[in-house]
Amino acid sequence: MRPVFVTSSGTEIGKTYVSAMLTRELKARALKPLVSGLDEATFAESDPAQLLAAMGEKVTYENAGLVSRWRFREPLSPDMAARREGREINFDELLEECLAAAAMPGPLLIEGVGGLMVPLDATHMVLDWMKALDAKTGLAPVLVVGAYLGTISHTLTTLAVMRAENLLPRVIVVSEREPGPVPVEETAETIARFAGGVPVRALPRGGAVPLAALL
Ligand SMILES: Nc1ncnc2c1ncn2[C@@H]1O[C@H](COP(=O)(O)OP(=O)(O)OP(=O)(O)O)[C@@H](O)[C@H]1O
Ligand SMILES: C[C@H](N)[C@H](N)CCCCCC(=O)O
Ligand SMILES: [Mg+2]
Repeated sequence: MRPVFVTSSGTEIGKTYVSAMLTRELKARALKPLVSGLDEATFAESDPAQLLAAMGEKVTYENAGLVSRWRFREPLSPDMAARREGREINFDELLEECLAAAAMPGPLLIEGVGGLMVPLDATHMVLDWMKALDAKTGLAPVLVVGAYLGTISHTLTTLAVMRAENLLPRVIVVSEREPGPVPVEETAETIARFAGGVPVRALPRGGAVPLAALL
């Protein structure tokens, strides 16, 4: 099975929520190689914590490295967060880490960082990371978007870039972070009308939706 790569139209949208749900459904290993905004005090709510829990691993700060090899304190774009610690993300090492994980048996899920075009270093973005992995192992991209006013254009813009870069998502998941005036089902239906055949699924707040058959 191709590694699943979960990306988004932005940050704090629902990638981890969907990644944890999918990790459980696929009984997959989950990686979130790059995480920023991580500190011990709020670790329980962090991405590595949620993915450790989804894998049935002990949720401890010491175990964060099982999921996230590059961990940064500042809640910033990873290139900026790294710079604040006098570090930088080595793109080749990031690829090696993902390819080594993809070579192991069983399904693998990788969560990106922020949205599709978040910078990782001086020249690479999440998009380049996905393209490089897709060229080596093939990817099953999953695009997670929000259910807020503005999400339709954000989604279709992100989809246009993924289509142009031959990274068409297997599914677009419209994740309802909190109840609001924007109807999640109708939003998903509207996005589907303009998605050129890409399946779209509404994910209500606190809900779950099966995705394995679409990957
Ligand atoms: N469908 C949903 N139901 C309930 N809570 C949700 C849903 N989607 C997102 N959330 C919540 O919204 C918040 C942001 O979601 P999440 O952490 O998954 O975003 P993210 O895209 O992974 O962010 P980052 O870019 O920092 O990795 C979290 O508290 C998450 O639990
Ligand atoms: C800290 C946050 N939750 C993410 N981990 C990083 C999001 C980077 C977003 C960069 C940007 O698109 O402006
Ligand atoms: Mg996340």
